[in-house]
Amino acid sequence: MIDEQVKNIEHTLLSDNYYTLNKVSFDYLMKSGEWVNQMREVYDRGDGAGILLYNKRKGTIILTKQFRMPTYLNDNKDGFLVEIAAGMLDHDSPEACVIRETEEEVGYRLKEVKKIYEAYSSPGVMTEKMHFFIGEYRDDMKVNDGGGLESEHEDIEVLEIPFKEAVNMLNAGEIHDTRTIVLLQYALIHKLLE
Ligand SMILES: Nc1nc2c(ncn2[C@@H]2O[C@H](COP(=O)(O)OP(=O)(O)O[C@H]3O[C@H](CO)[C@@H](O)[C@H](O)[C@@H]3O)[C@@H](O)[C@H]2O)c(=O)[nH]1
Ligand SMILES: [Mg+2]
Repeated sequence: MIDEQVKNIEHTLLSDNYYTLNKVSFDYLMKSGEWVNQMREVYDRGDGAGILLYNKRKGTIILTKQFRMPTYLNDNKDGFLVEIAAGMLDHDSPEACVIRETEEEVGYRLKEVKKIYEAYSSPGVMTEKMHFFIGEYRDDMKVNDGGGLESEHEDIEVLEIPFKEAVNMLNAGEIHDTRTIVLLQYALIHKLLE
C-alpha cells in the first residue's frame, strides 16, 4: 500500500502561467524505517505522444527539425533539434494525438499506428508520460506540407531521409532527443526497414 511508505502529500502552487509547477512536500518512509520529510518541485504539462514514421518500400523515415529554446539554453549551439513527430495529448487519446500531430507537423494522414512503449520523460521533475508509436506512411497519404500550426508559431522542417542516414546520424552522436534515439533503436532491433 502506498500510504505505508508515503503520506501527508501537500501541493503548493508555484506557477500556473502556462502549465503548472508545484512544490510538493511529503513524508517518506526510508528503508531504514525512518520517516523523513521531502520536497520536490514537480512540473505538470500533461502527457505526450510521438511516432516514428517509416516507409519500408522506400527505406525512408520522416523526422522533424525545430527550434527548442531549453536546448539552446543548455549547450545546443543553434537550438535546432532533430526529433520524431510528437505533441502533447491535449485531451486526445495517445493514438489520436500521434495521428493529429503527424498531419499537423509532417503532412501525412495515417489510419493505423502501433503503440510500442510508454515511459516517463523525466521522472525526477515532470509528471509527463510519453507514449511511443511507430507507423507506416505512403506517398498517397500526403495531405499537406506539414510545418506545424501557424496559430502556435510552430516552424517545423520536415526531413524525409533514408533510414541508413538516420542510423549514421545516431551512431555519430548527432541525435540529441531521447525519444528519437529510443525509436530509431527500436527500428534497428526489430529490423523494421529490412
Ligand atoms: N505561449 C506558450 N506556448 C507554449 C508553451 N509551451 C508550449 N507552448 C505551445 O504549445 C505547442 C506544443 O506543441 P506540441 O507539438 O503539442 O508539443 P511539443 O512541444 O512538440 O511536445 C512534444 O515534445 C516535447 C519535448 O520532447 C514533449 O515533452 C512532449 O510530450 C511532446 O512529445 C508549442 O508549439 C507552443 O506553441 C509555453 O510555455 N508558452
Ligand atoms: Mg510537436
